[in-house]
Amino acid sequence: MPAPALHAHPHTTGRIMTSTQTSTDAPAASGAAVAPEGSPRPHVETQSGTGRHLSETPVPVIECENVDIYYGGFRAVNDVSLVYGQNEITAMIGPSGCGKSTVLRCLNRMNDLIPGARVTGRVSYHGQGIYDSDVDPIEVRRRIGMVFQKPNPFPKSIYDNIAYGPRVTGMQVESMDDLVEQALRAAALWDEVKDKLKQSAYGLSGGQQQRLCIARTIAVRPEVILMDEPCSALDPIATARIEDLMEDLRKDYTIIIVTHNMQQAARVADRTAFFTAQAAEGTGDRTGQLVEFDLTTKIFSNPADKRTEDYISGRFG
Ligand SMILES: Nc1ncnc2c1ncn2[C@@H]1O[C@H](COP(=O)(O)OP(=O)(O)OP(=O)(O)O)[C@@H](O)[C@H]1O
Repeated sequence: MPAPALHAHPHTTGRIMTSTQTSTDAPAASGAAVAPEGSPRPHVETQSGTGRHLSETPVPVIECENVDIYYGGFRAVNDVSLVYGQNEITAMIGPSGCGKSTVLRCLNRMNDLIPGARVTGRVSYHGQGIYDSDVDPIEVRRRIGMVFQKPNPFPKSIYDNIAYGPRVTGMQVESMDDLVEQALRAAALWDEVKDKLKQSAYGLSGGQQQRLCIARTIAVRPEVILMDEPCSALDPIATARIEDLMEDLRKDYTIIIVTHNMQQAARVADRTAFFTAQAAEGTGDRTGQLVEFDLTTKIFSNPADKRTEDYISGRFG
C-alpha cells in the first residue's frame, strides 16, 4: 500500500486522503480559513485565562457545525457548533454525561470504533469534512492524536512505545533514535528515561507513563492533540507537570482537553466550552448540548449564560 500522500510534519496541513490517493491528487492545504504560513495573526485584542493575547475569534483547525452524535437510537449530543483554534488550548467542561468525551472522540473519528455510534452534521479539519467518503480515518487519527484518561503504554520498552507508531504507519524516518529522543524531549521525559530506553514502560510512574503516552502521540507528528481527562489518574505533582507540558506543546500543537477540573481549565485553557445535559421532552433522555463557548477569562468571570454561572460557582453539577 502506498504511503500516505501527505508527508509527516508537525505543521502539515491539508487534505486527509485515502491511502490510495497520491500526492498529485492532493491540492495544497484547502485551508480557506487558515492564514498562510508567515502571515500575521488576525487582529489581537483580547486576553485569555492563561494571560495570552488572542484574537477575538479563533483561527479554525477543527470546526463542528450542527453536530449531533448518536449511540444507536439515543441522541447523546445535540447541535454542537464550535471552532477549535490553532495553537490554542480549548477546554470542554460540564457535568457528567453532558457529552464532552463523545464530542472529543468525534473530532478524530474515534467514535467509529464504537458499534452504533453515528455523527451527523459536519466536522471539518482545515475545511475538509473528516467524515467525507474519500477520507482515511487512520490518517485522521494520525493528524489528530489522542491521549486517554488512564495512561495506557504498550507492554513494550520505552523506546518501542515511541517507535511503534512511526513503524506501523510507515513513516519515512532518517533516524529512529533521533525521533525517539525528540518525542521524549518534547514530552519533557527524556532526562528521566534516557538511560533506560530498553526497559519496560510499565516500570515508569503514572505521571511518567502519561508523558510517555503524550510522546507516543507526538512521534507520528500530529497537528492536534486531543486529551480526555489526562490528569484524572495522576497526583497533583504529576498533574502540574502535564499542565506545564501542555503550555510548552501549545507552541507547536493545537490542544483540546476534556476536564472535570474547572481549576485546570482556568489554568491551562485559552478558550472554554461549557456543555450541559438537558432532558428531552417525552423520552426524558438527557442529551448534551453546548451552552457557551468563549475566552476562558470570560467564562470564569462573566459568563453570558446563567447555567454556566451556576456550574462554575458550584450551584449544580
Ligand atoms: N459507548 C457508549 N455507548 C452508549 N452510550 C454512551 C457511550 N458512551 C457514552 N454514552 C452516553 O452518552 C452520554 C454522554 O457521555 P459522555 O461520556 O460523552 O459524557 P461526559 O460529559 O464525557 O461524561 P463524564 O464527564 O462522566 O465522562 C451519556 O448519556 C453516556 O451514557
